[in-house]
Amino acid sequence: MDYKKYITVVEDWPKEGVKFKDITTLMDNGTAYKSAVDEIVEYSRTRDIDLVVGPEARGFIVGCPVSYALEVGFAPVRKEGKLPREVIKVDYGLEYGKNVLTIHKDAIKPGQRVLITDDLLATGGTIEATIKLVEELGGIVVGCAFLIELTYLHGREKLEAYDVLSLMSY
Ligand SMILES: O=P(O)(O)OC[C@H]1O[C@H](OP(=O)(O)OP(=O)(O)O)[C@H](O)[C@@H]1O
Ligand SMILES: Nc1ncnc2[nH]cnc12
Repeated sequence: MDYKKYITVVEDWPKEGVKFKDITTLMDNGTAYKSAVDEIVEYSRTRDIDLVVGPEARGFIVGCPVSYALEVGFAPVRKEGKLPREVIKVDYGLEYGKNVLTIHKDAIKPGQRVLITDDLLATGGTIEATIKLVEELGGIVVGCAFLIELTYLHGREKLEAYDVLSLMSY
């Protein structure tokens, strides 16, 4: 499917110079959203996944339906101050800012095979931070799946050691 026709590119948002890729117009379309999720599910089926992990907030939009289809759990990675129990944390940089990500200490059992999902790979800061959290808890990252990859920001260079799927490139 040509998913790009469902993405709205918003110029200069949230900051001047950023071409924001708005996925809400893909999610609005049931056929396109399902097809995109199904592609990630198919990719995942061959990888013997125990758990899906996704960063707040748009990583949930991709990861939760994938975990439901695979009948495995979903563990949220959230911005600081949102998870109620003991967490580990990591600082990271974004195309348009800085932040801290956290995960519950007991979210992953050592040796679990983890698929990480997000809507978009830009600089790779978010995915790199998420991988660090998963690996610190003993998880094995067996794949990273995105709807969109911004190749001009070179995030994939941070993922050379990992298997990566993206459905669209800009
Ligand atoms: O590769 P990077 O440069 O890290 O950028 C990609 C990340 O940026 C966006 O999240 P954002 O932090 O804006 O949060 P949101 O999902 O809560 O909107 C996007 O959903 C990815 O998680
Ligand atoms: N250009 C962009 N569009 C949408 N989400 C993003 N996250 C980081 N960069 C982004």
